[in-house]
Amino acid sequence: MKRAHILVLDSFGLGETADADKFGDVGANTFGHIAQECFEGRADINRQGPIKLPNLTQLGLVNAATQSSKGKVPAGLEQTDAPIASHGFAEELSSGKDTPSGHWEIAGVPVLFEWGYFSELENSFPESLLEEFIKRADVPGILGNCHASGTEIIQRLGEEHMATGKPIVYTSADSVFQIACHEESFGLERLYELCTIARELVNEYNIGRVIARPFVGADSESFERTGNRKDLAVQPPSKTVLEKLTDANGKVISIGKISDIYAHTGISEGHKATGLEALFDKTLEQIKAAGDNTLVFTNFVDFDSSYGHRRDVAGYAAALEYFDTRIPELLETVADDDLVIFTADHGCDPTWPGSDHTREHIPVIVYCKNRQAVNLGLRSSFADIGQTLADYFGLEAMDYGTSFLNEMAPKQ
Ligand SMILES: O=P(O)(O)O[C@H]1O[C@H](CO)[C@@H](O)[C@H]1O
Ligand SMILES: [Mn+2]
Ligand SMILES: [Mn+2]
Repeated sequence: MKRAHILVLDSFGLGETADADKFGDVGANTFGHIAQECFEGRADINRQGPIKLPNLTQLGLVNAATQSSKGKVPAGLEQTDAPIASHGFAEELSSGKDTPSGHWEIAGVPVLFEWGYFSELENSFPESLLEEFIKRADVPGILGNCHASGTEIIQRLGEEHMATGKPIVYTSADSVFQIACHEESFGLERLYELCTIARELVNEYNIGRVIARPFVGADSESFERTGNRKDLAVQPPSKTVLEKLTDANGKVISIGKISDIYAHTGISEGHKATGLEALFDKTLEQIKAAGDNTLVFTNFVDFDSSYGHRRDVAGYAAALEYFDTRIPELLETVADDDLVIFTADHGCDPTWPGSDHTREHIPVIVYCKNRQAVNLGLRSSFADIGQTLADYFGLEAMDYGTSFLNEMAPKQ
């Protein structure tokens, strides 16, 4: 039986890439800086002391992170002499450090073109675009029109939005047009309608995603975003390994944001869940149910949206520690020939200035009970994962990436 499972810890970077200077990210290290802050006792909110990740360590994460950080062992952790998974780290070929680029490259399709960006910090959107949007959406105007952190902007403008019915529109360093509206006073379906209109309008600007950011709460003190976020992405530029697998009558089971990120191409079934615990539960449930030729693919968005962008080191550390506690169940659940891949899509160093992503290596940790655990070293593209999956499932090779399946020889 051939099955693979990918767990994307969204934004879990392992240190600067060789091209980090082009992004202003020299020195960024999501994992390294979290471990350092924990070690120095500066991340003791709802958790304590040095970060504890026994299961990820046993898989080989610390070994990979050390190589990825020029030999610096993450503070308070130790490498293991006998990792039970193949472990390495990868740099990105894609031009951007955004979620679709990272995910598509993982699936064998790097984004070699430049996305469009709304790069002005204030008055970010062209007037003609906003005029057309206001007209077609039939709203009394918009609020925002700037770069912002999504939680900060609803706190600042949420009450005015509720009083006026004007949607909050904002962007970031990513190629995004984001719309925040109150789920009840404005309405969730109405917000999705606005996003569909915006999706059509931003195509000419080559924007990767329009994102609905619904929230609830009575006032700026209590506003909170909900799990009904929806990403409207453009389609990947060529066939991903997901599409090749579904074309070959295999199955791709999406959990969380995965189906949205791939614009619903190459997806057989989508399952939503909110929060790390529910996402993990759903992943285990779907692995138990998965048949032959199936890929179960989960995005754990909370690392990025609740902790990375929020620059919440203690929250990120606690989330990693929680994730770590669930690994034994996962390893008990998978079959002996299954590939279990732990990876990420970019960095989002919670100690870094601003609130945007950071250009970093991603972990490539691959567990297979029946195969050798080897050092995979530095991989020159995230696409090595997609190419390995194509190899494993016996699909036509991808245009990018090098399979590492033969490096993980079957155990005798
Ligand atoms: O600050 P929030 O709304 O979480 O936005 C973040 O999420 C968006 C999509 O990943 C990016 O634009 C990033 O800035
Ligand atoms: Mn991401
Ligand atoms: Mn993000």
